[in-house]
Amino acid sequence: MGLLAQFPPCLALYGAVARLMFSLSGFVWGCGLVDVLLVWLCMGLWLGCCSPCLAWFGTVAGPASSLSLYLYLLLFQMWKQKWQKKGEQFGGGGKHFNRSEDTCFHCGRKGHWASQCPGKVLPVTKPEEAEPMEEEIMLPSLEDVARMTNTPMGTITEICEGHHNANHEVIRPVYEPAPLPPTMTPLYELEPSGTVQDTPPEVYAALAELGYHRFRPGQEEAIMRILSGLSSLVILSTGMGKSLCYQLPAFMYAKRSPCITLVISPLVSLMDDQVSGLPSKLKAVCIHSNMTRNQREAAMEKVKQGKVHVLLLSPEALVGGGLSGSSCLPPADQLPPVAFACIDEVHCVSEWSHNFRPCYLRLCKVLRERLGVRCLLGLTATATLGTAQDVARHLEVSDIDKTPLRLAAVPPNLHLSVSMDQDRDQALVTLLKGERFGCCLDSVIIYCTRREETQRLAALLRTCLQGVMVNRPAEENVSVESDKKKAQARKKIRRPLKWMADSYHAGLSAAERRRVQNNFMSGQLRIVVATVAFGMGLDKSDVRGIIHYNMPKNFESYVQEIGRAGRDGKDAHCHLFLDPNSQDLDELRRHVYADSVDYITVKKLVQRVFPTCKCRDIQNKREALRRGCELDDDEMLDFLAQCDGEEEARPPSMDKAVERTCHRHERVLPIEETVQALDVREEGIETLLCYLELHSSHWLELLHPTLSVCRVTCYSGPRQLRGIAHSCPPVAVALARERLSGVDHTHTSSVEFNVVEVADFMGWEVVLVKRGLRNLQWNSSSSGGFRGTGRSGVLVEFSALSFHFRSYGDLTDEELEDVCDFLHHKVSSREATALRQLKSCYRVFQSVTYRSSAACAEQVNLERSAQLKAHILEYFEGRNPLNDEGRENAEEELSKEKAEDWLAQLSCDVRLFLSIHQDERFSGRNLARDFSWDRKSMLPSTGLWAGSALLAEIPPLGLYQSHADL
Ligand SMILES: Nc1ncnc2c1ncn2[C@@H]1O[C@H](COP(=O)(O)OP(=O)(O)OP(=O)(O)O)[C@@H](O)[C@H]1O
Repeated sequence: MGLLAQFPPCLALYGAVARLMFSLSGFVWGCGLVDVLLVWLCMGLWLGCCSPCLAWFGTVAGPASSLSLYLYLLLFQMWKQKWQKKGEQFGGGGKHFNRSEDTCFHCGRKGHWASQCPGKVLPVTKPEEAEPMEEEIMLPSLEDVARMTNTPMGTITEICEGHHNANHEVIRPVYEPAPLPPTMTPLYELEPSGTVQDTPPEVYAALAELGYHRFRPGQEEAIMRILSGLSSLVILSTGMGKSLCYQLPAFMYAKRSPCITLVISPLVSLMDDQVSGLPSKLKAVCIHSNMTRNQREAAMEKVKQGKVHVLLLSPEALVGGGLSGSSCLPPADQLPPVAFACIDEVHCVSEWSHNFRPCYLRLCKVLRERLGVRCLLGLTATATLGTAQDVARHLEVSDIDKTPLRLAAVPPNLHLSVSMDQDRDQALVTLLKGERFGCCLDSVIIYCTRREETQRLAALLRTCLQGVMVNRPAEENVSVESDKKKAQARKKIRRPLKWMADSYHAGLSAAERRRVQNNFMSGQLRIVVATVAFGMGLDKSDVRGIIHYNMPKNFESYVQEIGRAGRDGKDAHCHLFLDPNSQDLDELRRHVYADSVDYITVKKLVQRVFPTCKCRDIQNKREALRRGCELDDDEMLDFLAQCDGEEEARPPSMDKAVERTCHRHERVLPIEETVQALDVREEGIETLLCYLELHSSHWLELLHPTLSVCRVTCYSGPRQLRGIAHSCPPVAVALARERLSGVDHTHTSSVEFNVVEVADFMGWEVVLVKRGLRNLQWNSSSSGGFRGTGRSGVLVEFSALSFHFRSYGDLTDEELEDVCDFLHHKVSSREATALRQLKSCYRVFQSVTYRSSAACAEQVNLERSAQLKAHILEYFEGRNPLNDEGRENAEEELSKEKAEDWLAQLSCDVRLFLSIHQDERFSGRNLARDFSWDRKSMLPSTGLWAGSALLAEIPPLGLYQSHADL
């Protein structure tokens, strides 16, 4: 010690180095903190003996050093755990670490971490591994289930299999419709003769309040009918002012007493613009699927408080359908009285309509039955006389002759032309550079059938029209009286290239579509090359040209599309390119076939919609039991046989008012699964279901689409599941049904079931059952949840969006056949109508076509334009435009003969096609479709090019289901 005291500086240095070495060794090898502290203590004491300065160093720097050592060690511990966890995840390591004391944040149990918590999906535990239970909770017995579901029965076996109890009484769910709001009385009474009164002065005053001086043709009659409570159909050309027909009555009704007017419009993307475009005196809100839940609720709150006059809705938002799910409206009794409902684009209501949206079919029914609306107003610009009559039937307009119908569908300021160019691209560019379209190049819409075509053409026009000077008025209000003045007033403007032409179709993102639309509306974009997705409801008054690059599928579409030009009443030009090789016609025809459904698919759907129930058996048994008191055993057997015999001898037709024993069951069809299984689009299936509902026998009642599969998962394991089964009857019934079908849930912690089926078995409302199930997540008292969190430790998830309906389960085979025939007849007649419209359209255009567009690029031939308009009018009036039925029939016969000639050849080619694609499965319909699409590459036989155009028309092909059928 004395020797060391003679060299204090060296010792201090030695002390510091030694501490550092110890710290490092502690960090690296994890040696005990105590060792390090001990050494430091000894050194500090010893240095303290040497000098006071070193004593200070020992007392201050020493603790600081040991604190940092602590931190090192903590970091090291975390690092060690991280690597241990990684090691486990990758299949190694971890075995040296003891997990038994770790506690899970998720379920609170020991032995694992939250990320590995088995509580999320607990595996089925083997009986011997089942956790020990202090107090065993058993699954509810069948009797318990019967008691819980309030069913007076000795056994629940039958209720789980059918719809009846042990007393053989059919359990019939009682569906109470929501009470309807009071019906609004009309503003004006009808004359004793049943006609409307003369227009009173306050109507003109209201017109002035909305900013108009006088009525346009058709408006006054329509408005007075609505104010007198008469349903009406208004057919006026585009831009003629149909909207005023609902705006003014809505305003006047709301002035009299608090009420709302419902306006159903198909154009979800334009609804906000429509609301902002209404006269300022009219307070309106819209509700559609593009709004957030909060926005919808805020809008609905305004409606409930009576702060708005007009509520704009999409048909899906009202009826509930497709992926939009359920209706956005609250029950009728929570709404203010509905003055009347206006349906825009009402031609969609007709099943013969060109623009088919299944929700439209059910609109009138829902408005009447769910909202108690008595007065309906339908608005459209395009409807043939046949469609108008069909729509009038839906709207219950008895005096269609007194409603404002203006079938002169094409406005006089539109100049029409058609050409049949071999090189359409070149012709299009020439046309746009020509005098006729060149001077109106500011706002042109070009319609194509295919999305890819829109992009290709937009790119082509950007290239070919590069540098083309566009005449554009410098000021909006420039006087254009004389050519000279016009020339002076116009200014040559070279716009940036990107604004020349752009494409628009439904495949673009919503933001892209909005951008194109806004650029076009603001006049910055000159040409939009679009599919039919563009333009509906577009209120741009100065569109000067419409070009159809492909033929539209019928006159209704054509008139709608050209109606977007010249809304300001000034001259506008429309040109259509007709394909000389009629490939457009083939393509459109294929679309018609693709939308159609073959008989076998209809049958498959019918089987899914009307699965057999046991109501009839039970009815028979009950009858047998009733009479059984008086019969001995043999007589009883005879009686049952007789019942069966009677069953078989039942009258086949649905029309002969069959006494039903089944009171309809609530059922679901999962949308995605059904679409896949039947290979029919969602709209197609929904349309067929609508047909069944609208049939006079009311085979079906459509309800809001719903999520039909419920999964209940208990984080605390099987015991918790058994616990909630005791307090939640739907879970008890689901477990009981599974048990009866042989699935044991004693040791599982989750169960998945069809919630609609369970609700139907119990005779409970689906909404109530779902609400009860959802509450399980929060009901911690009954299911022993996590303390303090408010959660019960039960996860309830709903999935599988499904069509939801009530249908019979006791249809006989003959009745099912009738249903199939009815549906197939509907589908086939729609197909035939679409094909007829297509052909008629093609022939009319053909009759007025030029050989080349060069003939009409500079000036339009007014005579031909008038001729085409006259044919269109004939078509809308329900007459044959070219009066060539004889020729049409002869052509049809010829094509049938040709088809028969080709049948053998086609059959051969189909075999070849199927042998190439052996690993794929085709239905008759998609085979016909794919066959036509891929005909060039797939079919080697020469001459099939022409033949394959007929392919889809050959009836037997629609019935081929497999290779064997061929
Ligand atoms: N009586 C009137 N007097 C003056 N302008 C009117 C009158 N009625 C309507 N308008 C105007 O006519 C224009 C077109 O009206 P509206 O949008 O109602 O036409 P529409 O027939 O519904 O067209 P579309 O079928 O294309 O939707 C609007 O700018 C509107 O303000």
